[in-house]
Amino acid sequence: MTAVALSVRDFEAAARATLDPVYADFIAGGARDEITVRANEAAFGELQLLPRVLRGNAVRSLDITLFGGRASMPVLLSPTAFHKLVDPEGEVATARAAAAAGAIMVVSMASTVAVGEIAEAARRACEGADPPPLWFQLYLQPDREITEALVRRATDAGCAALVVTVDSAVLGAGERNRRNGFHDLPPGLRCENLVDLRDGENGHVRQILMSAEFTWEHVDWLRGITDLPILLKGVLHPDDARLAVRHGVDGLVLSNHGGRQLDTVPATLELLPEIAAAVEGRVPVVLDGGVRRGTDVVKALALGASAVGIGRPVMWALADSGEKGVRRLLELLREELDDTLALCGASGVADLTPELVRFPSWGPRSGRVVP
Ligand SMILES: Cc1cc2nc3c(=O)[nH]c(=O)nc-3n(C[C@H](O)[C@H](O)[C@H](O)COP(=O)(O)O)c2cc1C
Ligand SMILES: CCCCCCC(=O)C(=O)O
Repeated sequence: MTAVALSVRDFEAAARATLDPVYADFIAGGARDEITVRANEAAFGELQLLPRVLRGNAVRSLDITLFGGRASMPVLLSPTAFHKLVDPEGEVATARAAAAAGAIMVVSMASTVAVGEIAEAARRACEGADPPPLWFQLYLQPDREITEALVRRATDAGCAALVVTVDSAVLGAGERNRRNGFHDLPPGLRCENLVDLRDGENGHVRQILMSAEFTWEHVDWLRGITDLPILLKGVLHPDDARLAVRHGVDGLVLSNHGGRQLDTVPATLELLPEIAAAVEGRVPVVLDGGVRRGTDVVKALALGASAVGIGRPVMWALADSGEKGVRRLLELLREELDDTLALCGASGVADLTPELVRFPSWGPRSGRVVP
């Protein structure tokens, strides 16, 4: 366990020191040459902040409201599979930490604790107060009855939104996993949301089918079977963002799966101005990929995101010191974020506008859109 974590990176270093290298590779890794993994973080480093001063912003709030649900900070826990790989309590520990911090957690369909149990743990952690919203991530399944059953499980658990991952027509080519022979959960761990969906099915990872057969018609179908807000995760092209709005989705998660699906796609931060312009404020856009600092959060919100998500940082913190680690991680990000707001002359997320950022090397010829 790390002595005192002062940054997200401290958690990564500490987790790597103790974690089975096969699992560390699973977390850190991306698809193919991992070009997009690196691009996500690098883009935040390239963008500059240009702060305002003398704004009388001694009182600041980090609160956000999404789909009527309040959260105490604009940082969500993006869906990540298999938390019990790195901590015996798995997603229960993560959910308690998220609830204590007032942060939205997106439960992965491939969680190693059932979504109902995760929701219960979050409620208990809040001791009678309202927990922050819990969302559920879904991979559409070729068998619609299985998809429906998963939606029912999430709804019964009290999830407030569905995040449908649409960037996974096939499973991303993680060469680290291939080299390490990591293809399945170890004995004793299961994808608990998949247990007993059909006679004799017991939550094997292979039950989750990635398929290239899905079309916008499946989104329409899903829209018809649930009243929950639907967000699409993994839309990168502005034309698809416009289509998503036309098909009645309630939000987008601008994500390249942390560089784990199609390699060489642009950094999500780089795409944000185009996606924000495409949806014209009609639905919220949550960005994930490479967010490691409070300054990163401010940059994304300044360019039009309503919130950001973090993936790997949560896994590192959980691996390092379980619930306590994830609590500390969220505290750190909250402190960094508040500090950045103070230094930028902002009192809340509404003050984060494009005038706060500059693109030094992203000239017109680079193809990057400057708002
Ligand atoms: C270990 C791990 C597991 C993941 N599992 C899922 C998943 O089950 N479903 C999903 O939609 N995305 C999954 N993702 C992608 C994340 O939701 C998120 O898009 C990505 O991690 C964000 O990038 P970051 O790790 O740089 O913060 C996973 C990512 C990691 C690192
Ligand atoms: C069939 C594998 C399902 C788990 C997928 C987890 C995931 O999305 C990742 O990026 O890892």
